[in-house]
Amino acid sequence: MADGAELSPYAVPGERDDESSLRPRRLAEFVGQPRVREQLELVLQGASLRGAPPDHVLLSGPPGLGKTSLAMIIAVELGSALRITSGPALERAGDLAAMLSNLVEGDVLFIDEIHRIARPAEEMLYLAMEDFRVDVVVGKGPGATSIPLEIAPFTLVGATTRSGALTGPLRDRFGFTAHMEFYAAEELEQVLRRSASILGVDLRPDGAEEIAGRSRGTPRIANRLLRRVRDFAEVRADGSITRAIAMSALEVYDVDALGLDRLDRAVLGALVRSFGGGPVGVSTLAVAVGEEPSTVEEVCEPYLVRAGMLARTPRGRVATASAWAHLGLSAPADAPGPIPPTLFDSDPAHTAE
Ligand SMILES: Nc1ncnc2c1ncn2[C@@H]1O[C@H](COP(=O)(O)OP(=O)(O)OP(=O)(O)O)[C@@H](O)[C@H]1O
Ligand SMILES: [Mg+2]
Repeated sequence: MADGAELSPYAVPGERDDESSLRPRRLAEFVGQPRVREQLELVLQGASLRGAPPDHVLLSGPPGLGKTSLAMIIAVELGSALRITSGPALERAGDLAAMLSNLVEGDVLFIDEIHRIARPAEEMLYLAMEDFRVDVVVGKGPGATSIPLEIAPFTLVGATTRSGALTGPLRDRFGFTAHMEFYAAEELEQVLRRSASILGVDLRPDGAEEIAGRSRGTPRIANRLLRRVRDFAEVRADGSITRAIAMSALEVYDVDALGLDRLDRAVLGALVRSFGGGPVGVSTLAVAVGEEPSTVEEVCEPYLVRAGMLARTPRGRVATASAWAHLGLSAPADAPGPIPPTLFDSDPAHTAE
């Protein structure tokens, strides 16, 4: 794995296979997100009482929190077939028309990264979602005719990390939107215990606690760190994961006690040492750590903001008092306290420079 990829919330190449064995299969196995689980249970049970497909569902939230897992669970709970595609794969409306016309009544159509769907496909989706109909255009130019085609009643499940990038008309056609939240440490411990038992790893309670605390509220990261710590435990020790083993293993991977990696610490370090805590523009900050501004903005900052160590202000980035403290330095009197992150602060597109 590339240096520094341990804490990325995005799936790294080759990780999808590891993930599929650890995916929860039923709603009851899905850890955390109690609100989403309860809401979804009602939607699914209501539909089964009426004997009709449930409303279209939008799953919204940062990467690695379980959107794809939930989409699969919805199909399993409904006893329906799951058809999978993604926004970027639906470049031509014809691709979507083919998918839609092959649906069987009650199928679940999962469109991942639905915010990246091309405009013509999106417009086709409006009609399909509302009236279970597509208009297929035959021919070109003045002779082109549009043939309305009935499609089987289905349930669309869309997933997005950027619900703000969805157009209003598309968003409005979902009957239910699930907002996924970052996981509490105890929930991540539960995820880890479950994964350890599937992998046949001896994970001790204090080991689970240590890994959970460094996982940035994200099950994908928790599972990834568990795999790294397991390697260490098996190669350098007897295979059991205790707190001490977890700490030594994660030191090798430069993952610190709060789940910051080397680049995160470099960004905070530059902000504090070279720019007196800010404010400083993100491009200047990126040059100081030798990274692309987009890397700093999309990879480091979401978590630093959420952890209350960095604030994005109209005048630039500012280190909070906890950032100074985390680096073992005393903060100047005017360093801001933690600024409550908003739900969508993990999405760089929603924050001003
Ligand atoms: N609630 C949960 N309980 C147990 N494991 C979970 C849970 N949520 C996620 N996971 C684990 O985290 C991994 C990543 O989850 P998933 O692929 O569903 O995330 P995602 O939100 O679809 O991410 P992306 O936005 O990158 O597509 C899964 O393989 C699964 O093992
Ligand atoms: Mg996914």
